[in-house]
Amino acid sequence: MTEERCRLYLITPPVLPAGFADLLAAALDAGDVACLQLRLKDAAPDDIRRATETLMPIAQARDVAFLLNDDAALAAELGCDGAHLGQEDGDHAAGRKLLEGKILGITCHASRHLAMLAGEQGADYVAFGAFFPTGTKATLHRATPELLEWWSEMFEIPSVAIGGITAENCAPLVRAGADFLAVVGAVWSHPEGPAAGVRAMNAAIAAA
Ligand SMILES: Cc1ncc(COP(=O)(O)OP(=O)(O)O)c(N)n1
Ligand SMILES: Cc1ncsc1CCOP(=O)(O)O
Ligand SMILES: [Mg+2]
Repeated sequence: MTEERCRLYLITPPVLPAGFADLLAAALDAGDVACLQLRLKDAAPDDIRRATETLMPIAQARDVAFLLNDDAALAAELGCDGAHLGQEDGDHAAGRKLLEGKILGITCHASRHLAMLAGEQGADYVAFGAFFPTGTKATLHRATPELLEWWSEMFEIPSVAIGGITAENCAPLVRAGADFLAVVGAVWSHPEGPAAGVRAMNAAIAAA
């Protein structure tokens, strides 16, 4: 996931609506998306297995990496391209071993210390946030563009910015050196639909 230009990192809605596979295909066909994270906080492992079976081929057929949230073991079992682990999602070193050769992303909130630890544990990217208020998740930490600037000057490991990011507010994050912008609402709740959401995010990143 080493990239020169900032790219879009798409996360699924918390609950998948009926017909989601078609919506996803249309969204991914609308523009540049680097990866898709399946994030179903309230789903049972078997539901996640079924969703992965349906959605992973749609992403991978478009050269979009498919990451699973929260569970490195399940990601490895299902042959995902990687996993995203938070600070409460188990042992990161064990996750790294399970996902040898795959992508491991780690939530670092607004902490330089957590990000450096994540780097030492072999994270492929560090995720900072929340940058803006968001209704998608209750958040305790507020990150700033200065953190992204500091990280990108000091380290090669890519950064992901997350939390309330939209086409309207993302420019300072891109300019500060974020490698990826992770979004839920900006795409899935876009008034003209998810494909328009992807196009709007791509245009805003390019214009930043
Ligand atoms: C890209 C990315 N960044 C941060 C998170 C948040 O992970 P976590 O802190 O474990 O919170 P939950 O997503 O599990 O509610 C993420 N999922 N993706
Ligand atoms: C999963 C997560 N982690 C920190 S903020 C957030 C929610 C991101 O969703 P949105 O892009 O709708 O704010
Ligand atoms: Mg988590």
